[in-house]
Amino acid sequence: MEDRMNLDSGLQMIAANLYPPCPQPELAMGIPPHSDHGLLNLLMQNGVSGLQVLHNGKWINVSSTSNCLLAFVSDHLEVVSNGKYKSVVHRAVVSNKATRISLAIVIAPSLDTVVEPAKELLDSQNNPAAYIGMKHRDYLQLQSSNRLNGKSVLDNVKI
Ligand SMILES: O=C(O)CCC(=O)C(=O)O
Ligand SMILES: [Fe+2]
Repeated sequence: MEDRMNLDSGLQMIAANLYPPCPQPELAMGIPPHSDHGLLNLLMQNGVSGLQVLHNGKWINVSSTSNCLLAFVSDHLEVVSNGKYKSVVHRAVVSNKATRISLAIVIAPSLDTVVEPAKELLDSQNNPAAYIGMKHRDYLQLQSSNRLNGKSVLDNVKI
């Protein structure tokens, strides 16, 4: 993994999310459903719940313990593992009681790394590549473009 993804020159990005109390939480969404780019997402929360993960078609509440790091499999780990590990679809709902804060640390390959299924995991007969390769930079550009027509970037790189 370290060699394949050039992790010596990898990238870490931090997103800080602030969700103030919302008077009508049933009408709002903190962050809509998505999965993250990168290999892993390490998430810290301030003890106020709101994170939900999609599991077997149902949204499951994740407890929010402070001083705890939550590790999510993200899109690039799904691609490199050729689908063996699945990227976690998640969202954040809001509450009318407390302010919620989360810090998401994305562990990713450099922007010039082509993210593709590891050749060691493929064989053309039984385990062909299930994803096309894409530079991390292009993946990010596609994610922020309006060319997705409601699909995720991950859906776009699936063969
Ligand atoms: O606030 C959360 O728990 C989720 C944040 C998140 O999904 C993100 O920053 O990508
Ligand atoms: Fe996320």
